[in-house]
Amino acid sequence: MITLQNLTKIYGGVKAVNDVSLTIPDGELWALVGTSGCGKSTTLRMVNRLIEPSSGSIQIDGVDVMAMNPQALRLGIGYVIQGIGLFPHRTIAENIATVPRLLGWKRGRIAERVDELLHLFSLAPGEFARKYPHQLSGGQQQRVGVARALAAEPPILLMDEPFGALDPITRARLQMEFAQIQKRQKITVIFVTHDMDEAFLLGDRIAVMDKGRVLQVETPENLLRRPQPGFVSDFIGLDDRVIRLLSLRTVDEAVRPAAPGRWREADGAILDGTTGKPVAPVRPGDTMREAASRIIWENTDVLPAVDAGGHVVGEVLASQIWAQGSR
Ligand SMILES: Nc1ncnc2c1ncn2[C@@H]1O[C@H](COP(=O)(O)OP(=O)(O)OP(=O)(O)O)[C@@H](O)[C@H]1O
Repeated sequence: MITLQNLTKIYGGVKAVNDVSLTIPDGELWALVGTSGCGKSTTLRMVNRLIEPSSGSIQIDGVDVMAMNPQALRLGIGYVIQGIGLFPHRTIAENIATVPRLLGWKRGRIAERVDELLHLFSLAPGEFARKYPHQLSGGQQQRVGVARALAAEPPILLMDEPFGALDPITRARLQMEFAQIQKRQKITVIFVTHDMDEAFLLGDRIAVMDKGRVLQVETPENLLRRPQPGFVSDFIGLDDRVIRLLSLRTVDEAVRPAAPGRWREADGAILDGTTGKPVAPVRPGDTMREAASRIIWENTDVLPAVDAGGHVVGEVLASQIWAQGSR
């Protein structure tokens, strides 16, 4: 658990971070969002003492970070920044091995861990382990940056716009890969981003900051349904709120039985049993947003639902989806 208490940082008389108090439970990912200069990075960097607070305190599992040796503290906390500073003269494998080496892990264990991480981030060890950072694309380097931060299995990760510089497709893939790892390994994460979609996708909670202060901390759903009037509402952008609400849920909970013969399977395709026309079904794990998009495109009010093997298991009504997006 990370506890920030009345945390304040003053630069030249200006409060870059102003009386911030947050308690982040183990295994959760909290997104810090807000406009440029609102104090997100400064807050993050006080946690691993890259910046010293002017007042207030930070505790990790009840221990004040000011009482810890800064080097030891940082070895226990992964840190990922945009345009990650990989060591240019070290190979990818050596980069990933940095913290385990400093912690004195045995050679074999390090090699195993590097291999495991390269696989995890879809970087074939045979191809990438011996390369140098400049031989990788930006997206690949960013993956190595995340892998390096995860190498010694830190219980805490600080991430500052880690996927900011990537194209949308690479970013979406990395976000999904990272989300799975974070949940599986129950890593506690503070994640700075100015991308609201990213915050809604990854955050267990979202803290909205403005001018050094945290204005509201909420789950994505509650933030969308009950944003504070003023800055928070403006920043979230209420025009997109229905779409975002639909993105938060999958269709699985909305699947209901279909009447016999309503849908037919033929050569891997799903046909409307009445018209005989092929229709695109919803699949397990599809978001309600994806289903809504297909419903609108097909100009229909019901879609068949299939299981992972592509067999019809029921159907999803448009009205059930609309209900998720309404107040
Ligand atoms: N070393 C410093 N000296 C003086 N002022 C600073 C320093 N570092 C940050 N600031 C100021 O503190 C405020 C908060 O900066 P911070 O980098 O935390 O914002 P941010 O929300 O992370 O912004 P961005 O999204 O642009 O990175 C800004 O007004 C910034 O100019």
